[in-house]
Formats: sequence, structure tokens, C-alpha cells
Amino acid sequence: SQERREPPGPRPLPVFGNLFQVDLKRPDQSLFNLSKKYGPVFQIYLGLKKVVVLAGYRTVKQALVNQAEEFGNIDISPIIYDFNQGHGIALANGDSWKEMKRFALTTLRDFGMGKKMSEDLIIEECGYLIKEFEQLEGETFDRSQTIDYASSNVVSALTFGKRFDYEDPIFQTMVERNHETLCLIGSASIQLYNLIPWLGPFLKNWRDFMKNMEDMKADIRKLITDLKETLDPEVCRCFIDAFLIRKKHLEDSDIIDSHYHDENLLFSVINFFGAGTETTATTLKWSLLYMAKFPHIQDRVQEELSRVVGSCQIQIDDRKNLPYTNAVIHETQRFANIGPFSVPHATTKDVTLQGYFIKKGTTVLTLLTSVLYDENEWESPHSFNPSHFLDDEGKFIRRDAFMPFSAGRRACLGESHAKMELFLFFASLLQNFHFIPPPGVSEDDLDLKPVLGCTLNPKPQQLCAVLRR
Ligand code: HEM
Repeated sequence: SQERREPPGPRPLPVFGNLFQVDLKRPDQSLFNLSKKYGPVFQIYLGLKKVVVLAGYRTVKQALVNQAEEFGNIDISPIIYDFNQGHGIALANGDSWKEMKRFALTTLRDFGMGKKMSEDLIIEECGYLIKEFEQLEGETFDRSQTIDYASSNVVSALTFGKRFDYEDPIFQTMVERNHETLCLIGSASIQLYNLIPWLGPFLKNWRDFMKNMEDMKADIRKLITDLKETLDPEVCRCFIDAFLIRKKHLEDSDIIDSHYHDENLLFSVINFFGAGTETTATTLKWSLLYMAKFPHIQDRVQEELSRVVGSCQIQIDDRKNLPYTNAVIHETQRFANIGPFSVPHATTKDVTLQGYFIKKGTTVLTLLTSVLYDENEWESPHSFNPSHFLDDEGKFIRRDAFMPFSAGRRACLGESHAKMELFLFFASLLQNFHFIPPPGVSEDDLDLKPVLGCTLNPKPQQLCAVLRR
């Protein structure tokens, strides 16, 4: 019947499905192109697996916001199950997810409202990051590791109640391993494993992944143990403390089968570290590359910063007086589009979307590329244009299709935190340094084509940070 009409899509080959129709270098672009042919709701076969793709702001919003419940599960593929066995926040579903997310949101909000905490620890980290750049004395740098460490330290301070020295070998290993694990999850051989799980032990990437997970869990368990041993229920130092205190309260009231158990703590922490490090760091790397690439935009940011804050310490309250800087950060997130697929979702029940029937448990990709580059929403989607976020008087404006954090009930838990971090890091760096291509390289030579890792990353390229003071 009409009710059961499946979404259209290209005809699949046996076994391979539509794999040959997807450019693996930019799969998101391929799917965006297919949506122009088949419409905003279409299906493709990645091998034997059927996936429904949602494209464009209107459609993605309709699913994630208006039908939030129906489209609100994460797709638990075999590798995701190996990752966390259903525990934690980012890759879990059901009551446990709901309770963990609620708890994490409240806890982060409390840290932000105790005002000083979140803001101060980001400002402190800015200081360390600036010192690292100063030491370069205008020499070239490739932007990567220091920024990863700074970003990871903000999440670490929230979760473990302490930052790490950039030279700390254990910390360096944790950051590197986190990156490697995310890349492994995205690798071709792990996708093969997802289709044919018994292959696991024969695949090097799967074995590496499992080993990484064990090492990561061991490191984090150790950090948790240290906090447990020094826990004072009257003083909450970090997320882990907040969790342990809640757990103790429940146990003291003889509630022992709650969701507040060691595995949920362990994987929530792993999620914070995993979701909070790479995303913010990659965005920041893009922002510096754009500034070197578009010097007239950098000049305007620096003019605004000089005029509004001068050489004072930048604080979050300054954001409302820095509309151009804020617009540049938003445009960076839009244009860089670091998580083009978001996280694969799955339907929680049979559902109809725009007249198409989608069965319970179907994998759904919300194509964020098609939202952040939606031609019906953005005046000039294919160019870096901060005016997307400014009105005629130069005031900052929000845009509905600004959806790098996704939307609806699975929306990013760290959104307001990440925004604070991006603003303070970016504005402090631009206040102190001018970013330019290295000697002998012109702005035109800087390459904006992304490389697909676990996020869309800038190509490794050298830049110079010239002190402005
Ligand atoms: C620029 C920075 C960031 C971007 C672009 C980003 C983006 C995203 C996206 C697209 C999702 C998936 C939403 C979905 O499934 O529909 C997500 C989920 C999540 N993010 Fe972020 N994120 C960022 C920073 C952070 C930070 C700093 C944290 C931690 C403090 C964090 C924690 C999480 C968690 C825990 C989830 C899972 C939420 C859930 O499943 O309900 N993220 N993020």
C-alpha cells in the first residue's frame, strides 16, 4: 500500500550493494549528490546493509526534532557493541542512556554555573596554549598536537579534576590512542567486520581496536581509582566525583541496582574524552587555517578584538560584544563540517517520513553536510562567508540550519561547553598572534581540501604564528 512505500534509491548490486556509487574519499559529498537525484529521503545499500539517508535542513530537522523519539536511537553495530557493551552515553540507548545523559547534562551545567569553574579552567588552558605558540617565535608549526592536548585538557579538567602537562607521556598516549581508536572504527576493514563479525579475530584492525580499548580502560580505571581514594563527599572536584557521590547516596539508601555503576562511569568518561578532544581540536585547527587563508577576515577579527578587549584577558562575557569574531567561529564550524555524518542513528519503531515507510531498527544517516551546505538555507554555501551569521547592522544572528552539533534528543551533550572553548581559544590566539603561511608559500597555496580521518581534518600544512604584541 501507499503507507509501505520504501524510499527510492539507486539499484543495488548483489553483495556490494551501492558501494561503487560512493566515492570513499568524500562519501558525504557522494551521498549529497545522490540526494539531488533521489530526493531528501533515499536508501542505499552499503554492501548488504540497507541505510536510509536524510538530506537537507528541513528533512533532517523533521526527523531529529519533530520525530525525535522515532529517530533517536544510535545504531549499535558490532564494533560499537565491542566498544562499550551498551554502557556510557554516546553509543548507548534506552533507560541507561537516558539517565546517564540527564546526569551528565546537569553536572556539566552545575560546573558552568558555579561560574568560575568551566570558564576559568578554559582560560587557564589558553595561557598554556599561548605559551607553546610563543616558544615557536614565529617559526612554522603544523598546528596539530598542542591543540589536541589543550582541547583534551579542558575535558580532562572537567572529568578528572586536573589538567596534564603537554609533555606527560601517559597523557600523550591517551590522546594518541583515542585518535587511533576513532580512526580504526571508521576503517574499511572494521566496516567489513560489522557485516561479517566472525572475521574479527582475523583482522588486524579489529585486534588493534580491542587492544586499544583494554589499554584505554586500564588508564581510565587508574584515574578513577585515584579519585575514589581521595573522595570527599562534601567537595565535588569533577564529573567522576559527582558520579561517585551520587552512587554513594543511592547505596546509602539501599538502592543497589541503579544505573550508577562502575561500567557506566568508565564509559561515560571514555565518551567525554573521545567526543570532546578531537572535535574541538579539529575545529580550532580549521579556524587557524582559514585565518591564514583569508587575511582580510583575520584583519577584521583582530580589529574587533583590539577595539573591544584590547590587551585584557578575554572572557566569555565579551562574546556578546564581539559579533564578528563570533560569526567567524560559527562560519568555521559550518564550513569545516567536521562530522559530516554525525553518528549513525537507528529507528526505534516503524515510522513514516515524507510518505516513505522506514522499518524499526533501520540505520539512518543524518547527512550534516547537506544541512550545513543546504542551498535553500545559506546565501553562499560554498564559500567561507562570516556574513551568514551577521545582520545588516553587523549584529550576530543565529541560523536554524547551523547544526554541527546535530539536534533533538541525541544532540551533542558538550555543545555549550564546546562553544565556550572554541570562543575563548580562538579569540585568545587571535588576540596574541597573527597567523600567516610560511615563507615562500602564498595564501593561494594553502589547501582547504579536507582529509577524511575520523573527522574531516585539514591537510597537514605548516603555518606561522607571529606575535602581535
Ligand atoms: C566542536 C565540538 C563538537 C562537535 C562539533 C560535536 C558534535 C557532536 C555530534 C554531531 C554528536 C552526535 C549527535 C547525534 O547522534 O545526533 C555529538 C554527541 C555527543 N557529544 Fe559532541 N561535539 C563537540 C564537542 C563535544 C564536547 C566538548 C563534549 C564533552 C564535554 C561532547 C560530548 C558529546 C556526547 C557525550 C555526545 C553523545 C550524546 C548522546 O548520545 O545523547 N561533544 N557531538
